[in-house]
Amino acid sequence: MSREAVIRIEHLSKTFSDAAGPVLDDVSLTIRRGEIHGIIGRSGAGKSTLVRCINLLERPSAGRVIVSGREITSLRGRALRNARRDIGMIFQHFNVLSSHTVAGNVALPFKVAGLPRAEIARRIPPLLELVGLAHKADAYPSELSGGQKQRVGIARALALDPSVLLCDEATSALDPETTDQILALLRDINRKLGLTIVLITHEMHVVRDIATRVAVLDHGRVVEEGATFDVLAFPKSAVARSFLSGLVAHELPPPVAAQLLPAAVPGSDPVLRIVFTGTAAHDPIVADLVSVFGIQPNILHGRIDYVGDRPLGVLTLVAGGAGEKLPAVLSHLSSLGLVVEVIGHAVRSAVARRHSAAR
Ligand SMILES: Nc1ncnc2c1ncn2[C@@H]1O[C@H](COP(=O)(O)OP(=O)(O)OP(=O)(O)O)[C@@H](O)[C@H]1O
Repeated sequence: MSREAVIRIEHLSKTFSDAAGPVLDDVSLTIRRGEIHGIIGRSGAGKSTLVRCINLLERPSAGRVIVSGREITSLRGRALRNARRDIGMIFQHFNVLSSHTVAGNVALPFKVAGLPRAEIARRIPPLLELVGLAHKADAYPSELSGGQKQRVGIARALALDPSVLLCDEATSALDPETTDQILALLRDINRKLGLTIVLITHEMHVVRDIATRVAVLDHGRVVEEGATFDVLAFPKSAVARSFLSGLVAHELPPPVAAQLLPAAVPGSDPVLRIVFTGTAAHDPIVADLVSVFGIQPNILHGRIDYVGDRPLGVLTLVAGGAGEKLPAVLSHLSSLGLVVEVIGHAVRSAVARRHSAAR
């Protein structure tokens, strides 16, 4: 049974008065309870605008946003402010107040909500504990590292116990090690509190490392959406494939791609792209090609990575000497659970030809 929707975005569009066309164009997306949902896209794709439309920091031009069953696009004034308490948000540049201590920053949402002073004092320590800042309660932001400032941002965003945490490029200003620590914290909070997290980023590895689902935004439209592993392993759109190329070897480097022929010619061999998932990533498939089929594989490009704890690899190779054995080779690879495709043909090198002739 699928989980309950926490956020439903329905036919959302946004046009700024000074922009040529829509920045968001008929976006529909459902985010379910407990998910970490990534939204990726190039700079200018509309990611920030989309996430700001979820809590109405930006008012959409058309469409509806429903959060925890409440249509927030129909709310204004106090009703909207109350609804926003259910949606925490953290930002790329942390937005912490330099004039307030760590505890003072975390106290702000409680003060706005009108909680008594004693109650605020009681609520702050567990939040600082949660984000690993118990020892910094009295420090000022100028005494904190970027990662620590973001921890303050997270504690403040979680103060009023929201159902959803929106993260707008939350790790983009951090170095790789601190990014990993903040991602680990977000994953931990997601698991401990069951908090639904929406994270927008242009950093693909962020999505690979913690998102359970991902949507790809391009020119204000969702061009692809699905489980992170499936989108990374089998991207359907050209934009997703090219956007993912730094992470998964779907696309050949241009000099290699330039050598591919669209059809077989005398002396050419088929070029196979093989996608490994799950246990097949551990099978000795290249050795099989040699020993079972007498193929001379020439690896053109490849990479094996992990999405969460599942291996994902893409390998492109020339199946040297495949000839009439090609259908048997393809069916053998498919039987191992690999997804294999002939993506072109390559002319054998003189050395390979000599080697093949000698067999
Ligand atoms: N307040 C605004 N007024 C006018 N145009 C805006 C406004 N905010 C965003 N835009 C435009 O909307 C488009 C999408 O911007 P947005 O910040 O949502 O994209 P993004 O995918 O988050 O990009 P980045 O990763 O660079 O932040 C851009 O062309 C931007 O110039």
